[in-house]
Amino acid sequence: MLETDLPGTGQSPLIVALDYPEPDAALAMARRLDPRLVRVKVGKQLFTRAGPALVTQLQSLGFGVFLDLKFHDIPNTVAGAVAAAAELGVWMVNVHASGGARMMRAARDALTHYQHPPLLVAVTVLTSMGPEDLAELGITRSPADCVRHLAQLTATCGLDGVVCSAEEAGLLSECTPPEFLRVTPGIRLPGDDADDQRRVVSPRNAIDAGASHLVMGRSITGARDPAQVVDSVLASIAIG
Ligand SMILES: O=c1ccn([C@@H]2O[C@H](COP(=O)(O)O)[C@@H](O)[C@H]2O)c(=O)[nH]1
Repeated sequence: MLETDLPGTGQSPLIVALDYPEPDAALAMARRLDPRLVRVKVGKQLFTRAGPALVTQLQSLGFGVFLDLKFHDIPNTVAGAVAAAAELGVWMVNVHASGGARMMRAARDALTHYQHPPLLVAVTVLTSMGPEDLAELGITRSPADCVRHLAQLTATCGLDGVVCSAEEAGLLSECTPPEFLRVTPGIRLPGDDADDQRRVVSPRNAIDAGASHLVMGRSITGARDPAQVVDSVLASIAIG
């Protein structure tokens, strides 16, 4: 875990995915959370419905926002999209590594002239995908091999890190710089349903494997007391 991201420093490694169909529900959940303990993630469903205004509202509540739109397009289009995200003042934004090196470099270059650019990370292999899903696409390499390859490419392109499963977080220490971020969705508490996820890991095991950030949606937002789940997750990953 990064020194600056230790729980209690105001820079928690925990990111709560606000996957809601309407902004009111997302804001109601955000108000039950403490921006000193978590950041929030706005993804495709919520952003398509509520747009930049909702991001601004979450920022007004004190939250750092991960804009999880996973841009995947030609370099010029993606560069414009990440620049728009930078102008929204988000904390983190992402692209798909499979968009290729030219696309990732264009995204990185688009952020260079911002004083406080968002962190830029690239999605490697979605945590909802297992080997059989890759095989359907004609990809015979394992998820771990694909993640390793795409993470190395991402690091070469000068991005801040990747989105991967915590199953692969450990192997990236061999092939990426030490400060390279490993943002890991597919986090489940013991006993939780995996739902549509295929590569799932518990919070403690994810941190032990080298995850820098944990993305948790349904395990927190579906709980009767989301703030209590946040507290227990942070306690479970505390150092010492
Ligand atoms: O590979 C990926 C990339 C992004 N996600 C996103 O993370 C959350 C996970 O939600 P859960 O409810 O904890 O499963 C969700 O917003 C996804 O869009 C991911 O799961 N995997």
